[in-house]
Amino acid sequence: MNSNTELAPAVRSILEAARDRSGGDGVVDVDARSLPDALAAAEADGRVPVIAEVKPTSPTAAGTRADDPVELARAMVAGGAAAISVLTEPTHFDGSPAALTRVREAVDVPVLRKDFVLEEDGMDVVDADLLLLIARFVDDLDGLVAAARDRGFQPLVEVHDRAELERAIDAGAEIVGVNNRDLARLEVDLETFESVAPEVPDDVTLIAESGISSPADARRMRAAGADALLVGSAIMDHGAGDSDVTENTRRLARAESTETEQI
Ligand SMILES: O=C(O)c1ccccc1NCC(=O)[C@H](O)[C@H](O)COP(=O)(O)O
Repeated sequence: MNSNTELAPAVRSILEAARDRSGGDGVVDVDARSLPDALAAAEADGRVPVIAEVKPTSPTAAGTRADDPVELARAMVAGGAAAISVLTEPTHFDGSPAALTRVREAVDVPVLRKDFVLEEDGMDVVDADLLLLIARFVDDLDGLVAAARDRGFQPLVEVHDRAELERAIDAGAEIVGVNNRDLARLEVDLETFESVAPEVPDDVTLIAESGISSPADARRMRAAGADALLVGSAIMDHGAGDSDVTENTRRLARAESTETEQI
């Protein structure tokens, strides 16, 4: 793992909290819903494959949305989300494993557990279809990818640059997310995805993460090779409080539709 001193204070605090949290009691065994199948179904239906994120708040959010996670997830699926991501990190994102369990029972699309899993026992907290592993934060990426698969999870390996992508591919990652958010300064730059995507092998499912806020951004990421878009803030619209999550999802899922206003 890279030195913590290169990270934003909020991210250092997130990692300290993650180290303090205990793992699960047993070893989970998941019968996962396929993400590639869900993305293909969205494509076949003319939708941009969007993984919509239930993200109550974050260190960079404009506010907090305390809506019921199940209602949010249902609203996202109604707006055309191909899959759902649920933040389970409690201290900086107001998430919980219990919220993920409720969401997964309520929707029939794949559900990603979005958290800061640093060790194998951190996987055994809750069932999910996909599990996020952030390349920057783990030393034994190969071991964690294998451990996630052993439990039935589809590991989504997050990278931020070409060196991390190489580690992800060497570890056998089949689903890779390129995070446009720089965890050193918490700034978002969509060029990050554009610079890493050409190096990603064709047989890898490639996800553009963070900072996608408009249909134009969605088209830009798709033109650069994204098979799917992971979107939290633009859908949750934290500052607005009661903004329409279904409509926010729909405008991104319809970004490539000919009927969509080209904004
Ligand atoms: O979102 C944050 O403020 C954040 C801060 C520190 C570490 C991670 C953070 N976000 C995690 C994510 O990866 C995003 O929730 C996800 O990619 C969606 O991003 P966005 O659409 O920009 O909300």
